[in-house]
Amino acid sequence: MQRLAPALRQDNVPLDLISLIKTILAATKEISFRVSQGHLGDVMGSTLDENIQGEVQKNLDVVANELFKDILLESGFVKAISSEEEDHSVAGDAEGKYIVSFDPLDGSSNIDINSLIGTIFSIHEAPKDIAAGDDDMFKQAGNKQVCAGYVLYGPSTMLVMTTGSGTHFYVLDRTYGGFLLVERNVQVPTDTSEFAINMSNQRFWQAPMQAYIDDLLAGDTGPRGKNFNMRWIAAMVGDIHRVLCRGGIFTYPADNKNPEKPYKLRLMYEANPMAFLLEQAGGLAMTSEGRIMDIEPESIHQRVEVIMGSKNEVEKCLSYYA
Ligand SMILES: O=P(O)(O)OC[C@H]1O[C@](O)(COP(=O)(O)O)[C@@H](O)[C@@H]1O
Ligand SMILES: [Mg+2]
Ligand SMILES: [Mg+2]
Repeated sequence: MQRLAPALRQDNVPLDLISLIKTILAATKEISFRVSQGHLGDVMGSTLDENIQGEVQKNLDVVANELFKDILLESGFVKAISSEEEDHSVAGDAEGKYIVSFDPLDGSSNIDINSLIGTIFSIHEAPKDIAAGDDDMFKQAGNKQVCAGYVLYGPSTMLVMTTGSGTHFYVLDRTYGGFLLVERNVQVPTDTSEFAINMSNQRFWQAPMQAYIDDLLAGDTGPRGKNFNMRWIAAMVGDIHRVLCRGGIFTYPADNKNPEKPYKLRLMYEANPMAFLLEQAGGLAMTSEGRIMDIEPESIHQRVEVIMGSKNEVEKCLSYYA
């Protein structure tokens, strides 16, 4: 099995980007170790603090964020970082060629139940004309990402990553200490009979999503003429990983549960990197109004509607909004 760096060189990834990716992965190996230690790793439970999103921070959210922040800012490759757990972007090396947005720990509610969690990251080139530490540096559309990926801390620790030449799967080999390529050019099946949505929000969705899900639930007695299965891991990394492995539609639609917060997922470090991975694997990643990666961001913690996964099913869902 091929090691990570030669696999990236084969895709003509620049050497300094390979070095940055290896830096990111060094932090994820440490997180993976701590996660595997569970209660022994001093990462269970909650802090007394809230992040800028008004969510209570778990101990592991904070530990993972500090690990990432320190290793990236000290690397010399990074002009600034932006994290779910930081109010604003944080300046790194003025000469750094890249900027990194990340969700240090996705699926926080799964930490204390020993269930699926992960880290999501997105890399852009650093604009030369904006000073490090200015959030404006991050206001770049997802279609300008040079790399996106996630590390899933599951029964095995997996890296799923794209640099624009397909989406590839890697597994952390603990005996060698690095990631090995296990599947090149993953393809999301075009059709599916599986959907992922938080059904408890059903009464808060807009009419088109209500109608679409009603038709899925009607199964072979309804207009779709076939039965659908539902899965919800409550961690986007886990749900998107399943979609990449065997297809499906994953959606976090607009809802009016809290009129000030119509969307749940964050554009810069959740929706955009997953969109890049899915599109590189032949899937679609949309809002009800257009392509996620074409959105020009207005702020670093911006939230967005998400409808992504198997191409034909995403298109079917969008037809209800037409
Ligand atoms: O099940 P819920 O509470 O609707 O939300 C689940 C969603 O929230 C998230 O966990 C948000 O991520 P964080 O854990 O990084 O805050 C997504 O990964 C997931 O899809
Ligand atoms: Mg998240
Ligand atoms: Mg998080």
